[in-house]
Amino acid sequence: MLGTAPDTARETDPPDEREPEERAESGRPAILRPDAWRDMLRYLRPQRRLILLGGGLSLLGGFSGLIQPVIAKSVVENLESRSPVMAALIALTALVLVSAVVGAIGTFILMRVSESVVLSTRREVIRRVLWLRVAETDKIPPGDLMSRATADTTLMRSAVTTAIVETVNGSVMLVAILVLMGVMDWVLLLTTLAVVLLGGILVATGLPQLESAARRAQEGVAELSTALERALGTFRTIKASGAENSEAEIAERGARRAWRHSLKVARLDSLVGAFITVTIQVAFLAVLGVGGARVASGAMSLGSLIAFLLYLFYLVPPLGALVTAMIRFNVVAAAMSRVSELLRLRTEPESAPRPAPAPSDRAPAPASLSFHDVVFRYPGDGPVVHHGISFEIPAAGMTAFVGPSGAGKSTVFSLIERFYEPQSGTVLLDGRDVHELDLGELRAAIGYVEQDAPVLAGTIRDNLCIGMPYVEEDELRRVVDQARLGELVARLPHGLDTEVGHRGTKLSGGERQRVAVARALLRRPRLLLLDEVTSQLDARNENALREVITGITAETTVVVVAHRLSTVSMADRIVVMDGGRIRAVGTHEELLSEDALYRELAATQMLLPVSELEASAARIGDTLGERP
Ligand SMILES: Nc1ncnc2c1ncn2[C@@H]1O[C@H](COP(=O)(O)OP(=O)(O)OP(=O)(O)O)[C@@H](O)[C@H]1O
Repeated sequence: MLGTAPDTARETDPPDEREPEERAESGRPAILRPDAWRDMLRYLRPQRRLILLGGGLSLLGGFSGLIQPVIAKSVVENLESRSPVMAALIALTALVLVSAVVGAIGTFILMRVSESVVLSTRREVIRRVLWLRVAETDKIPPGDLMSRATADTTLMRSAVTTAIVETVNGSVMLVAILVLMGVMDWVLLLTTLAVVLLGGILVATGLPQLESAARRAQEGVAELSTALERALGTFRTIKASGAENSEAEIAERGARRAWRHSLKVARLDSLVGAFITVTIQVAFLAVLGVGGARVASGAMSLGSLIAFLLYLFYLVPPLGALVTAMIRFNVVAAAMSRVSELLRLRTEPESAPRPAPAPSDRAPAPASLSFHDVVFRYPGDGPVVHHGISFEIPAAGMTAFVGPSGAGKSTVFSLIERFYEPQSGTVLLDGRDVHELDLGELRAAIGYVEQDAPVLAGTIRDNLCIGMPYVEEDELRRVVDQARLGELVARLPHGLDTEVGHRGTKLSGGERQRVAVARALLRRPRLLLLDEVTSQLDARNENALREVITGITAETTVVVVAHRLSTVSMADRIVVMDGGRIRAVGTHEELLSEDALYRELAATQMLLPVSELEASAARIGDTLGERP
């Protein structure tokens, strides 16, 4: 029985409601924006201990390197005063080794953390994507979702190593070197600072452009994967229509867009690199000029000038790291904003895996269903699909929905399954509003075969047991027989364990439909929704499936959307829909005599029973025969 559990959907409240595009282009580089840091820290917080350890070790490696010029200075001074230098040289060698080893361990730990951040983000993304509300999947195309889950999360790898740790390490090292330089000679320090600050300001102005270029490049990658997903999803149609060129053009547009913007990133990147080199060279010349004069005047020793110049070149790595970190931070911020955008999509509450029914289980009681004044339109600015529809379907028996294409028949099923929410009105299962029912239990009570009867890659067994890992063989045999799959399974080389190919391409359309029906029957549903499941069956299999449907109407309420009269006419009641309204409800005979649209549908869609078709053929023959 269905439990009542208020559906508290997992909502992800965005920390910043503005569109990421808008955030990225608010003018300030990401490294100066609190929202970008908040996003970044959210992903990094779980790894904080390892980040501290790895960052600390890298810093230690850097600091031990910093002492080297001090020892170099004493080596020079000892050489000048002809004192022994062996001890200083040994200390220098030891320091070089220690700083290299400690630095390498720190780097490895940070890389490990980066991979962990990518893994945990991907896991979060996977859980989000699979629990997305159906309505949300209309907002971002699947290819784009895939690109965010793969390419964008890959970019986030550099969040830890370059963006965060290098910012912190670079800043600490920079300050330490500047302090040491100040201790050596504050006049030279001021000279250096003046040049470096000027360079820094110029670099910072280019960063916002870099972030927006990085984001656009990622959007280009997403465009490419969306186009490929679209083409591969309809591969045979593309081939049959000779549309390879036009589809390639669409995919290439994305690739070119990614290339164009990545080039912009590369351009800015290399400009910044060259700029740092020039800045340090200018600082070197300035320090050499001012320092040379100070050595000549006796204000400082030659050893101090050499040590100062060494420190000046020591500035290059932390400065480079800081600038690279700023650049990476901007690229990562762009990727993170795309991933966060995905994580902000609304999801359904997670439900527990469904237990598989056993052969000994008693058949569940069939469910009743009713709609009351349901008004529905799909999200977006499309027209109203259901204009206040109401109908009652008692428990057990078979009900068929018929009507012209686009009348809103399949949408009825989507509302029962709660893929979408109606704007007003109620959908009741066993007299209870479906919105008050636990979503997992609601769906467990329903067997649903959607219009295209999708079959997934894998074996027939995988397809039947989707979502139910432990199914008894007897149960499988039962549904295989019921869905008239026995002959097919016997014919296949590996029986139920035969691979069916991507989207079941190794099966015929009718076989796919029967696999989908068997999958729904395996769940022993209380309500079975079949959307045009007999459309691709030959007469023999359709008859057989009709027998199955008739056979289960005692234990399951069966609702079908159908166009074939052979299926429709055996229903206990038929609901005729037109333009989002219920036009008439009745049996086949009642509707044939009372409803003009039903009569027309039956005639124009060749839904007339064979006897009537023969009669009309005879009438047409007579008419033609009467012509002169
Ligand atoms: N995801 C969607 N977003 C926006 N509009 C949609 C969506 N799905 C269907 N529609 C529109 O809703 C209307 C009803 O669609 P529905 O699939 O329910 O019709 P139907 O009666 O089942 O048609 P058919 O017999 O051709 O399958 C159509 O006009 C369709 O274009």
